[in-house]
Amino acid sequence: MQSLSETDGLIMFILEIYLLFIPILGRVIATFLCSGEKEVDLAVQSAKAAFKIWRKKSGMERSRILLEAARIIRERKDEIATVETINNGKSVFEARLDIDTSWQCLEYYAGLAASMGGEHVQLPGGSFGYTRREPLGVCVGIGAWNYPFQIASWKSAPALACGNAMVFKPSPFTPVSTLLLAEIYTEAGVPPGLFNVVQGGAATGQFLCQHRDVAKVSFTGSVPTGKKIMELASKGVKPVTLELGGKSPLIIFSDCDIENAVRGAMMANFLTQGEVCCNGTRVFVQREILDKFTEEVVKQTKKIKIGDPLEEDTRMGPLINRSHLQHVLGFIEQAKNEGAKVLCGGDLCVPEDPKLKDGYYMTPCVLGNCKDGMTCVKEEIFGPVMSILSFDTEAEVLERANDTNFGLAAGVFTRDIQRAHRVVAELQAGVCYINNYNVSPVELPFGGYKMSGFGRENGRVTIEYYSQLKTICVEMGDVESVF
Ligand SMILES: NC(=O)c1ccc[n+]([C@@H]2O[C@H](COP(=O)([O-])OP(=O)(O)OC[C@H]3O[C@@H](n4cnc5c(N)ncnc54)[C@H](O)[C@@H]3O)[C@@H](O)[C@H]2O)c1
Repeated sequence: MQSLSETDGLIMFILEIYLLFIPILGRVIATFLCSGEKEVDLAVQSAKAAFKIWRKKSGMERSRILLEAARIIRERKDEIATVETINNGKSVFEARLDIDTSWQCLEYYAGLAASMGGEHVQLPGGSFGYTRREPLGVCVGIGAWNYPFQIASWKSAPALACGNAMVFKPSPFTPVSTLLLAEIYTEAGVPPGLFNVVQGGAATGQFLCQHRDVAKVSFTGSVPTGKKIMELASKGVKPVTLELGGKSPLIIFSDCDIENAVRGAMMANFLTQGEVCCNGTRVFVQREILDKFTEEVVKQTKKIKIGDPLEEDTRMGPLINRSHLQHVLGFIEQAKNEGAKVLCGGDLCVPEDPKLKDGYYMTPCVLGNCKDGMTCVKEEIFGPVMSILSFDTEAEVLERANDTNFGLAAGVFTRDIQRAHRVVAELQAGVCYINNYNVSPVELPFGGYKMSGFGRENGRVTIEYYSQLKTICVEMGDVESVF
C-alpha cells in the first residue's frame, strides 16, 4: 500500500493504492485506488441529486423497488455468496446465509416503507397539529470486513426505505461484494446515484464523515474507530449509529439441555472464523457440568472442517489477513503465559490442498482454566478462540458477566424459565439470547449497550434512526397575540 498526501490549505489530494489479497490463497488478486476528497464529494453530490427524486416517491413506490432489489439478490445469491467468500474467506455455506439475511432485510423495510406516518393531534378551538416522518438526506455507511454485503444491506435497506440516499464505504479488505449491491439497486430502479460506493480506508472514511452535505453516519467497526467517527460527526452535529465490538458472555447453567448448550457455544464462537462482533467468547459454565460440557465442546471443535471455503462441506476458512492471523495467535500465546490451558487448536494450519498453503488458516481454539483477569477474557480477539470459565451461583456469574466495558450481546442456557428471564433482565447487553446464540432475524433490533455502541439496526425501531420528525401546528382561529 502506498500513500501520498499533500495539503496546501485549499486542495487536499490523497492517493492510496490498495492491494487486494485473497485470504484463501494469500495472494494479491487486484489493486484499487482509494477515493480521495474529490471522489467523495462527487459521490455525495450525485447521492444528493438522487435524493431529490427519491424523497418525493411514495412509500409504496420505494417499497416496490426495494422488493425488486430483494428479488435480484435472491436470484443472484450463489454468485454473490461466492464473491463474498473470495472477498472475506468465510465458508460459502455461511456466505449464503449472509445473503439470505440481506434480501430479507430489504423485504422487511420494503414492507414498512408505506406505513411510515406521523400522528394527528387535536388542539383547542378546532386547531390541530400533525407530525411527518421525513428522511434525513444523504446518509453515510461505513462497514467492517467480516460481513461486507450484509452490513451494506442492513444499513442501506432502512435508509432507502425512509427516503434517504446512501454513500457506502466498505472495508478496504473486502471492497468487492458491496459493488454488486450498488449494481442491483440500480437494476431494480433506484435513481442513479442513490446508493454509491466509494473505496478506501481511514482517510476516505474521514472525508465522508466531515462532508457538509452528509446528514448521518452509520458505522460498523471497532471501538477506537467508532470514537473517532463520533468525534468527526460531532463537528457537523450529525447523528451517528455505532455498531462496535464486543466480548459477550454466554452463561450455561447446570440445568440446561447440554447438547443444545454445546451447539449454542459453537455458534457463539466459530461462525466466520470467530470474526463476529456479537460472539459469546466468555463461556461461563456452572461447575457441576464443567467437565462434561468442556469435553463435548472440545470434541465438536476438533471436528470443524477447515479448508477451502468454496467447498460445500468446509465450515471454517482463512482469517481475513496475515497480520490479523498473527494478532489472534498472539492472544493464544499470551493466554498460555497467563495460565490458561489450550484444550484444542490455536495453531497455524496448513490445509492439505497445496494451493492453500499461503492462506491465513488456523485451528479453532478452546481455552480452559480461564480467569476473569486474563487478557483473553477481557479483550476482543475477533478470531476462533473460546474461553471457558467456571462459576457457582447466579448472582456471582451475573456480576462477572457484566464486568466489562462492552455490552453487545449475551446468552443464557437453562431449562428454568423464570431464571432465564431474570438473568437476561440483569445482563447489560443490547441483544440477549435464551437457549440459542447468534441468530439475527431482521425483524428484531440489533445493537449494543455501553462501549459496544448505540443506535440500532434491523427491526421497526431503526426507522427512527434514518428519519426525522417534523411537527406542524395548524391554527384554525385568529392569532391571539400577547402584544
Ligand atoms: N456491532 C456490530 O454490528 C459489528 C459488526 C461487525 C464488526 N464489528 C466490529 O468491527 C471490528 C472489526 O472490523 P474492522 O477491523 O473493519 O474495524 P475498523 O474499525 O478497523 O474499520 C471499520 C471501517 O472503518 C473505516 N475506518 C477506519 N478508520 C477510520 C476513520 N478514522 N474514519 C472513518 N472511517 C475509518 C475502515 O476503513 C473500515 O471501513 C471489530 O471490533 C468488530 O467487533 C461490529
